Amino acid sequence: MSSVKKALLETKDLSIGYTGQSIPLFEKQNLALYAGELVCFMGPNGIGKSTLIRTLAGLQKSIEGGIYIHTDNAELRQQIAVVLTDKITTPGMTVEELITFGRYPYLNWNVSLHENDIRIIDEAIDQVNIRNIISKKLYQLSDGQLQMVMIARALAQTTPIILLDEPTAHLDLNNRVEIMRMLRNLARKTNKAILIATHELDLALQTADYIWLAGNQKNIITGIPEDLVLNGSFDDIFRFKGFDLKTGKVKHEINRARTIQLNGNDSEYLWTRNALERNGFQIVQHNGDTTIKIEQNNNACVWIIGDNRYTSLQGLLKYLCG
Ligand SMILES: Nc1ncnc2c1ncn2[C@@H]1O[C@H](COP(=O)(O)OP(=O)(O)OP(=O)(O)O)[C@@H](O)[C@H]1O
Repeated sequence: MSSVKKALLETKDLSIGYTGQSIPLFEKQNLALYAGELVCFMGPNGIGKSTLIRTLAGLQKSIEGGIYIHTDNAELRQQIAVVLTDKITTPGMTVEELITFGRYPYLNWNVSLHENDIRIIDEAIDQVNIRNIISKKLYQLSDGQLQMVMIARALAQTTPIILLDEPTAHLDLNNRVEIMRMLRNLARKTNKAILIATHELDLALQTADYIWLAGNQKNIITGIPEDLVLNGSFDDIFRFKGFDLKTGKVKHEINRARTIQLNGNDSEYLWTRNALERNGFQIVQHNGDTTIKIEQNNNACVWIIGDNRYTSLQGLLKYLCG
């Protein structure tokens, strides 16, 4: 049984851009963010992603059209938390203070924190795993740590909508994956609508419920990631050079005469194929000039060509490439 999705934010014929520029960045767009969904907003540099985020957050005026919020809170600042890429203006503040002030809309400055506020701040700190740095001053943090802190501050605002501009910039791979997974789970568990502007193609395709793809006609194409890959929308916009998004692989030139038939399974097969294609071999299903068999026993892997056995891909490549 399908349930009706609840749009928390909608735009009607929204055009955005900067005064003094005659042409808008996006024109007459009808978009929606739904409760419980993570949306990744993608597109080339300079196309207008940050500008749209700021406009949706109410930090910048639209050119025309409307933005409608369908939540129970009356005030915009209690409905939308936003994480931007701007420089911090209070470097002497501690992490804990910054996150605490994240709850400012709900707090009275001269009243001490309620138990509920303390619990929410604690949860936000744990969600992004930054308890070990809460006493540090902001200027003492690495870019990645600061990014995590800003996300914690947004979480502590407990708004139904969160907008983030490139939240994984500066983060290492583990933290990038962790942040995307965390935001995705958060959307699911707490029924928030979360929009992320990002250049992380791989991660977005694997975690987003929905993609907004900035098009070439001042428009935004929307859909689930797989549909946009298969219908060529990503190719149209990014014009990938040397990368085949449909297979998720870098395109290698075939520059070796002999073809290879590869018999094996699982990740060993995938990485062997990767090594061979990277070195210019063409892999064929049948009748290869050379057949390589991958054998796996007790976590060890052996590559077999005729009577020759290789215990590493490096050894195999040395034999094949000379
Ligand atoms: N304050 C401003 N005044 C005038 N034009 C601006 C201003 N800020 C950005 N722009 C212009 O608006 C366009 C969109 O910028 P924006 O930062 O929204 O792009 P973006 O898609 O987020 O890019 P990136 O992926 O590089 O972060 C750019 O051409 C930029 O030069």
